[in-house]
Amino acid sequence: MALATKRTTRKADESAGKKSGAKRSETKAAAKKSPAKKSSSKKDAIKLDAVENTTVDAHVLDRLFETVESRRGTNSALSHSARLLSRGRKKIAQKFGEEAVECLIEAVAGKQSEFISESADVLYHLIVMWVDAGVTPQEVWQELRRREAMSGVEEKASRPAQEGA
Ligand SMILES: N=c1c2ncn([C@@H]3O[C@H](COP(=O)(O)OP(=O)(O)OP(=O)(O)O)[C@@H](O)[C@H]3O)c2ncn1[C@@H]1O[C@H](COP(=O)(O)O)[C@@H](O)[C@H]1O
Repeated sequence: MALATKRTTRKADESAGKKSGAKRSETKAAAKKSPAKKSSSKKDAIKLDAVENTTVDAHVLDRLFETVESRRGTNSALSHSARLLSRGRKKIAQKFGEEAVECLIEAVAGKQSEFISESADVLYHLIVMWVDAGVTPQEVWQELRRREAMSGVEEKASRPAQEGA
């Protein structure tokens, strides 16, 4: 699966700003005030351009999993993942549910950019649930791989008949 992630949407940009992107914005703002930081700001801009113009693939999910896992037990004030993980499974599941609902609302509304942004939120919160439950991306990829051998229609037909169905 290849995802062309040119994050051009307003919501996606805001969302990025809330996370690690916030640091990038701060760096840029500081660089504007201080000529000494101009070159690092330029480097940041080049890095950002490189990200925006690169086609990324699903390995981004493996990397996100590793990042979230590495946050477990760290300072909640510095990491949203650490904070969420420290709040326990019910809270993590609740947040996932909220994000899933927001995502389906945007899907039904047909707002493409919001749907993309909410989809990213859903994937992030799903990954937090995996980390909490000790499930690895590899296990989920393997399950998807196993299913490649059979169409959904075929799989449903192969299920034992249910009472009253
Ligand atoms: N992809 C995400 C991501 N998506 C959404 N969020 C955060 O999820 C939060 C959702 O906001 P909400 O108000 O719904 O949640 P909340 O603050 O828990 O609210 P309450 O439950 O307290 O009401 C926001 O703070 C978002 O920034 C994310 N936080 C982090 N990541 C990724 O995780 C990496 C590690 O992040 P940290 O753990 O923060 O270092 C980052 O580099 C990103 O790649």
